[in-house]
Amino acid sequence: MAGSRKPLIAGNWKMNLNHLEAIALVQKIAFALPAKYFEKVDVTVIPPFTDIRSVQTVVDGDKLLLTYGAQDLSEHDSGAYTGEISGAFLAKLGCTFVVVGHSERRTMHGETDEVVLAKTKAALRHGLTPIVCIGEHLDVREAGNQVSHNVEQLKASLAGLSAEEIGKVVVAYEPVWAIGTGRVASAQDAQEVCGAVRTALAELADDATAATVRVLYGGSVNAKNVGDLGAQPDVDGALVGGASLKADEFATLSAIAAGGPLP
Ligand SMILES: O=C(CO)COP(=O)(O)O
Repeated sequence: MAGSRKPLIAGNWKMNLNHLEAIALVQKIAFALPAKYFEKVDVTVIPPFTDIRSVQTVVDGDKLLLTYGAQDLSEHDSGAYTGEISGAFLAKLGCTFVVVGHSERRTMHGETDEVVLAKTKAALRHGLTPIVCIGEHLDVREAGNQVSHNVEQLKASLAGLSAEEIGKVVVAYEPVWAIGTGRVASAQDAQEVCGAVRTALAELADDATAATVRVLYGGSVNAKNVGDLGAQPDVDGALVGGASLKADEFATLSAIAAGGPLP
């Protein structure tokens, strides 16, 4: 991770934990991570929509330093879109982040780069920080095309945004073959794509903007591998799935991202 960018550890809970379980997990993570860690790392939890109000109540009531966000949002702001959630609602609930274009939504819900771009714009309209996800499937990696694939996905997902808007985005590189498989990318593999992402951000915006954008790695991140991954010059933290559901492990990997000591 390079100097000026504060690492970000984001726990994507996916469709796990009800609102009561969410309160318990947030309290445990906060207890394990005293304030000193938050000077060196931003920690956020990304629970299901139905948990967010409860998480807000705990974070506000206990004045916790961790933030929270949502796993998706609508590209629209309001109206006849049954089942959709507006960025306006998420902003009102105090969300900081919203994940956009996760591979599970791209694959299972058919989200194209155009949809991801529209959702990214919706997030920015409401003052939310989009965590824009990209990543290749195994066949692309086996063909050796991971860099061009991810750069194209990034450019299409951020097309037409101003440099100022790009400066407000977080990018998450999540190789699909590493998600939930226990098969983590090597630190060199993560750096290869995250470095190419930063070069592409400089082309879309400018060098100064690209130098400030946080680029995360995601896919089977845990307390054992987060140190190596985060030591890469263009990896600024992690989007964590399974390991974010265990308070001790999530707190430990957040503390490692902060440069220690272990909690
Ligand atoms: O998809 C992920 C986070 O968004 C990664 O999930 P795992 O950490 O469970 O592999």
